Formats: sequence, structure tokens, C-alpha cells
Amino acid sequence: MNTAPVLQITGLSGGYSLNKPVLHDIGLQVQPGEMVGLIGLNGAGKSTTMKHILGLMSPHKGEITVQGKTRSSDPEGYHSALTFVPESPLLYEEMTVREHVEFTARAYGVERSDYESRTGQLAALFNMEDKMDTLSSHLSKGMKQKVMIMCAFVARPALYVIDEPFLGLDPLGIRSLLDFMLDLKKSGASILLSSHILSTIENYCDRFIVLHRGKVIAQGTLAEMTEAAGLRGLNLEQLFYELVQGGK
Ligand SMILES: Nc1ncnc2c1ncn2[C@@H]1O[C@H](COP(=O)(O)OP(=O)(O)OP(=O)(O)O)[C@@H](O)[C@H]1O
Repeated sequence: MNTAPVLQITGLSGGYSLNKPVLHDIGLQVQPGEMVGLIGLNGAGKSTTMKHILGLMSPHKGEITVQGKTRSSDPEGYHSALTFVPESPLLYEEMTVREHVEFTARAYGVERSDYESRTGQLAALFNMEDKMDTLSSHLSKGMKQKVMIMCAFVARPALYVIDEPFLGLDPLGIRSLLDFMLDLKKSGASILLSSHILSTIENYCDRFIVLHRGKVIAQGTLAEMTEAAGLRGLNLEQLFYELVQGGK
């Protein structure tokens, strides 16, 4: 069956100044119900790609569509079709955990009953039930990251963009997050996930995109990428090492 991609990036070049692009002709897709791992060394361009998807930066060239919409053709439809977990938590110090989650739910037009059941489920899943009425400034680093995750998951958009979510999470939190993402995927959601923890994401992502110095140097399933590189049998970490060392 030929399905339309939820996220499609075509010929994207972009960066922080016009005369110094960081991304060079990026092309990638994420299909419905797919979890795709975006991997690359520090500075490869993963967060910059995500900032372009979120509309925090404008492409120098190329196009990004989410469910067939661009930011310029349908800004509201585009933005309501995705949520984001940033690499570092960004919270309002004077707001409680519950207020953050409620604020996000309202922004995404989540029904009250859905908000209540999802919040209860997420609080239990991430072991945050006794912190729901705590000010964010009184939370630990890992708990702050959990608030960002709960905010992204209280809405049910078509696409979740998740930037290195595991840092700071305890082992139970990491497992809960991975299992929750698998459930979302089964329900048809699409996930673009960046992480350096390759041994963890190897078993969870359907496909991978390898970014190196702002270019896509490989993409596909692990089997497809190892086959294409003539390196069958390697695990993701071994293949990644070979690809980026070879690209030096
Ligand atoms: N605010 C900024 N202003 C100017 N250049 C930036 C800015 N943020 C990132 N860069 C540059 O853009 C390039 C890509 O950085 P980016 O943050 O996208 O990398 P990344 O793949 O997410 O890395 P990491 O794994 O360290 O998070 C780097 O060369 C970096 O120096």
C-alpha cells in the first residue's frame, strides 16, 4: 500500500546564517506508524533539522511538509500535527507539573476527559503522581525532562519530534518512554527520534537516518544500511562508527 508520508523533507538547506549553511540538501520521510532514528555526531545537524521542522528556523532552500501541509500554506494545521520533546527541559519555574501539562493540552485542544485520563496515565507511567502539584523549579533534572515528555504526549498529534530524550532519565523512565512510544506507533503515530544511545534505539526504531556534517550519508533499516555499505552483520553502533569514520 502506498501511504503519504507524515513528514516529508525535500532538498532542505538551512542554518543560523545565510552565508554559513549547516544543513545541506537534506531529504527524508517518516511514514504513518513509523519510528525513525536520527543519528549523528555532536554538531551533525540533528537539532537544527528538528528546529526547521518545528518552524523555529526557516529553510534557505527546500520544503518541509507535515501531513501534506507546509507552514506557509496552513500554519495552524501544520503546527497542530506535531509536538516536540526538546533536548533540554524548558519550563516555567512558577508553574506546577499539572499546570504545564494542562496548558499544553489546552493549546492542542485536547478534550477535558482525554486530558484527565492521559494525565493520570502519564503520571503513573513516569512515576510522577506525587509531583503533579510541585513547582517545576523544585523538580530534579530527570523529573523536568519527564514534564516535557508528558506535555508532548498529552496531545495526540500525527508526528512526535523527540530530541535526545533519555539523558537524565532513570532506567525505569527510559523503559517507560520506549514502551509508550511503541504504543503510540502501534496506534499509527509517527516518531522522529534523535539519540546517541544507539544500542537502545537499535531495537526500537524501524529505520535510521545518519546525518554527518549536515548531510544524510545513509538511511534505511539496519539491514538495508549494512547491505548498502557492504558491511552485513554489524550492529548499529558498529555501522555508525564505520560510516562516520569513513566519511572523515
Ligand atoms: N544557535 C546557533 N548559532 C549558530 N550555530 C549553531 C547554533 N546551534 C548550533 N549551531 C551549529 O550548527 C551545527 C549543527 O548543530 P546541531 O545542534 O544541529 O547538532 P546536533 O547534531 O544536534 O548535535 P548534538 O548531538 O551535540 O546535540 C554545529 O556546527 C553547531 O555549531
